[in-house]
Amino acid sequence: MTGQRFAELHLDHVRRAFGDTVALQGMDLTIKGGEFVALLGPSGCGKSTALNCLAGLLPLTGGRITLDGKRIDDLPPEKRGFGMVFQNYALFPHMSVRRNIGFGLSMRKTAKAELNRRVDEAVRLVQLEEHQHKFPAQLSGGQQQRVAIARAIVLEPPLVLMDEPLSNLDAALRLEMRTEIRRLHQSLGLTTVYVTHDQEEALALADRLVVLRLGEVQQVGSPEEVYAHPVNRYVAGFMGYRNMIPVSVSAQDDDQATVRTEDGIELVGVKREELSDKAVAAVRPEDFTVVSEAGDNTLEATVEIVEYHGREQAVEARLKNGEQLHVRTNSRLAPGDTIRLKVPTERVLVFT
Ligand SMILES: Nc1ncnc2c1ncn2[C@@H]1O[C@H](COP(=O)(O)OP(=O)(O)OP(=O)(O)O)[C@@H](O)[C@H]1O
Repeated sequence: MTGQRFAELHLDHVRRAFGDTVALQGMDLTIKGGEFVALLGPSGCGKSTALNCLAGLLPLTGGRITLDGKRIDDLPPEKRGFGMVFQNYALFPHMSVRRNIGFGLSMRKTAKAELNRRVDEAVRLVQLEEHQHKFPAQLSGGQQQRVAIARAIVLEPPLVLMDEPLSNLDAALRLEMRTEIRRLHQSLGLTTVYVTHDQEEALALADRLVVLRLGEVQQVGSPEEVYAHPVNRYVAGFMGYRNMIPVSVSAQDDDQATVRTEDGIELVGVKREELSDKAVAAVRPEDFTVVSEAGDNTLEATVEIVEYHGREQAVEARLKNGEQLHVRTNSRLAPGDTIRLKVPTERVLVFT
């Protein structure tokens, strides 16, 4: 089973407004055949709008979408023939798993033998052999979502669109299905656009991430690029830089910035943007080390809350000026402790 491969799907300044609300502000993106692309961002950033524009469920209010050079944004959804998987599985309750999966093929008047062969294969791919004669109500959420995925891939669509497909599942199932989706993508190579607000899910699944904010693309890149080199404080915040410490800038060259916290501590960090006097130093909670001595790039804080998380503790601490810090550490700490937190220069990103 493979999708009909295309070379390039191109979104050219795709815009969608609802009255005065601009949900998508001119999105440019090229998706290559076989790629797994995740659209990532918080609620309201425009990711479902982008997906629905691709599917043909929402007309554009500007721009164009082309598939190998042919314009498709004026085609209705059925003419585009993309597979869709939503968070509510939208299965037919009165049909068995097999009939649900084969429904699209029977609508296309696929010959019986061919239909059965393809349904068998899809059932096997999503590992539902034992459940294929049951009805949706007799299945768990994860199994229902497998049916929804099988129903989309059985049509061998050129593009599979997934809108938060795992968000109704519990944490353990979500992880299991995530691996399942990755496995399916690796074995079938179906071009996939996957919408999620969960950065971990996006990092784990996608070949490329598109980070959106208020309908605008902030960064496009591989998981490694976006995780290690976020382009601005917004993307950094989304990629786990929970600490955004307000600082003033004392010096900067091409690569580094020397900054001072409101407590008067000097930090040297990686300069990610041209800076004026005021900036933020972004640090991940796990990049602090608790040390005993004052020294370079070392903040002083008071521990407020300690949560035990197995191998390490999640600590909330406060700088002298009242700024809250999030720290992850395997040092044993207790509320009220005064601690010194060292962070290496390459782990401090300085943004405007
Ligand atoms: N049918 C609509 N009518 C009016 N405004 C809409 C409509 N659909 C979306 N919007 C607005 O467009 C913006 C983007 O919405 P969209 O659903 O694409 O965001 P999202 O990132 O997918 O969020 P969520 O994860 O909550 O679904 C929001 O401000 C939303 O309120």
